[in-house]
Amino acid sequence: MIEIKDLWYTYPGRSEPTLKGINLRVEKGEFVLLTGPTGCGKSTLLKTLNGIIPHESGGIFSGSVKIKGMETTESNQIEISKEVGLVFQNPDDQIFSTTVEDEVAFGPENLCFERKEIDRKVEEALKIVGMSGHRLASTNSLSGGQKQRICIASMLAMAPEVLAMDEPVSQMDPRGTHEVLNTVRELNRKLKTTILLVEHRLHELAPFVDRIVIMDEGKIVFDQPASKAFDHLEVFYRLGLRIPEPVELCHSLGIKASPLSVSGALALLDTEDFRKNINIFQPSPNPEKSTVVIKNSSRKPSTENNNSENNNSENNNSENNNSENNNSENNNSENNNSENNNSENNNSENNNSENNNSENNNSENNNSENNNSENNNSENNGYENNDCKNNRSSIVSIQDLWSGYEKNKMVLKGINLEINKGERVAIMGTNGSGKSTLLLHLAAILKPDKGSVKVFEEDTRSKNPYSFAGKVGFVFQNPDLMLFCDSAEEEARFGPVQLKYSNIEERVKNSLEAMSILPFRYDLPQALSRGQRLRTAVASVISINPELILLDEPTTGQDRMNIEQMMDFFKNNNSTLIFCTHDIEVAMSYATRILVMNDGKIIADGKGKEVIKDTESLRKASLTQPPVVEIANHLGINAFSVKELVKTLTSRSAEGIKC
Ligand SMILES: Nc1ncnc2c1ncn2[C@@H]1O[C@H](COP(=O)(O)OP(=O)(O)OP(=O)(O)O)[C@@H](O)[C@H]1O
Ligand SMILES: Nc1ncnc2c1ncn2[C@@H]1O[C@H](COP(=O)(O)OP(=O)(O)OP(=O)(O)O)[C@@H](O)[C@H]1O
Repeated sequence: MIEIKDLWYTYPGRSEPTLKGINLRVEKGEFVLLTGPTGCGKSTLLKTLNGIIPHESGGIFSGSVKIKGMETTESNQIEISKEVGLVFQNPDDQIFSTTVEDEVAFGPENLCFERKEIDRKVEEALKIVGMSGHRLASTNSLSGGQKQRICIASMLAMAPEVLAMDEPVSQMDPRGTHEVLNTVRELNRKLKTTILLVEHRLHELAPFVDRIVIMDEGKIVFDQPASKAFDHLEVFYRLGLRIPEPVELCHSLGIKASPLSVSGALALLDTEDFRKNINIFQPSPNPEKSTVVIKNSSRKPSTENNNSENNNSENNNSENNNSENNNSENNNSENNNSENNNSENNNSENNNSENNNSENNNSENNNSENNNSENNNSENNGYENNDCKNNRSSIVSIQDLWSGYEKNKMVLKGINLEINKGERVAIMGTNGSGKSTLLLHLAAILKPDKGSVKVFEEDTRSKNPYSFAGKVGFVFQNPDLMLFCDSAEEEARFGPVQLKYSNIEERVKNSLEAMSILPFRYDLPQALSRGQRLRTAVASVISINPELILLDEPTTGQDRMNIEQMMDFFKNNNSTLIFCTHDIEVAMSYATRILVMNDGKIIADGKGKEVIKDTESLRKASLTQPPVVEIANHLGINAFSVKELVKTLTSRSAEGIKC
């Protein structure tokens, strides 16, 4: 279906080629996942499939791209697009109709189907992506994830033979992602649709695909069936790519297999061979009834063991504080002790570099007070303990907030929320549940219909977004809405210049460096990959060093290395962070608190380790537990990361053997 031979491509204005001798063959009916570090050329390769490159892009193109034998350079785009449906990386680049119905009907109309048939196709496609109820909605009124669903529906309605999808589910909630991928997989099987899908969330997508292809620096460097791909973990580690937790767990335990699912991992853990070696537990389908059997040990299972596990994990923390701070696995909220230490260190460093800035000095003084109070209460880490909470300065205070975009159609329905200085709060929940809307209120971009929002003790109703310039930084879900300068470095310079800060060049350099954008500092932002553009937008905010940072899905479209680098930066930074995410693993690793939203309400609020156990709220909010937590539950073990689970299992094993 797809045959690419020795493909080289250089964008206009670039001296270096982006694609460097690509050879790839995809058979009819194959479902291929294409992944690789941000900026390696994945989107560029997809754009050659439907002829956007070189027909619209210009640039220097050589080699051959054939779809069903049709050479794309020799065919016109209308012909090619009958065969290849492309789901764009940025839904705003794809959607152009004013209503959902028109958008999805556009393809079938152009293929000249009968009216009745078009209606049926639109209905069917909207049903698949869970958007039937939005058929008559305006496309402008959709949330980010809802827009992605519409983009997928538009392509499904045309039923092309080749489907090229560029991060089609990056902004979708986990359950939506699962449901849509299941259906896409069914169609792929039933209709023999050939699918080439680009995604960084390969840990979630791997179970759906036949084959995994990895690119690096414009070349294909890896190509394996999905069932075997993770036998070569070194490649994934080297390129900073994510790995399914069941695979990581089994490899860490020395099991030579790469299960892609929880059930696959449990089956392996339940084998005679493995139990003979570790011999510590009996997996049970019901976590409540799980028993832990320690060889030759008189220690009793059930609750006692759970306690001992808690003890273990606390011990782990103290170990982690010393040696493993750089490892994201250990970044659970119990590590906050070490985090606080880190951030204090940073504060003192910052004090040195930013003495000239009176605003920052104020906030830093507050921090040091704050840190003192945190130190006095090292166990509670702040937000959970009411005494401590009262001692800390409140940054956000929301009382009974009701808000909507249209009259009589409330999106936020009675939000009450207090956020204190220094917290890192993740907001999670179903697409369209109101997460972005809530963030827009915190930046005073939206105003309450009822109730009140106070930021830094100021009622947002009497403020405009500029009132908080320098104190509140906001990165939109779509970074393209905030990039308007001629280079990445100009983007990072803009804020500090406007705010007349000192040490501007140092701020620019540090922020670009922190987001790995320094090598592209002179590039036009529009000539960067999406991951690079998003990090440029983040750099343009952190160069201001605001006290409150609001990030709307900052890790979408980033590889593992960049996610860790970005989130480690915020972890070690003294600002208060509120970020929306659909990535439960990121939230668990980096947030001190998780809010779960559904239908405009906060339905759960607590430490990651508490929220993750509230399966009813997770279900309502279309969230799922991370695979490692599911596996631990089945084993009756209290663990929240691969490292914690491995440590518990192996320390028990050692104990069992010793006994
Ligand atoms: N329009 C353009 N003009 C010039 N260079 C570009 C353009 N678009 C992309 N590039 C460059 O080509 C390289 C590959 O970009 P591409 O978008 O294909 O990467 P990607 O692998 O899809 O990244 P991501 O995972 O971040 O989406 C990047 O270094 C980028 O700077
Ligand atoms: N400009 C707008 N006009 C009208 N309705 C809107 C507008 N923006 C958002 N909405 C509606 O408000 C609801 C909440 O949208 P919001 O973007 O806050 O959701 P979200 O939880 O951030 O979703 P996602 O996870 O998809 O980003 C959605 O039903 C959406 O359709």
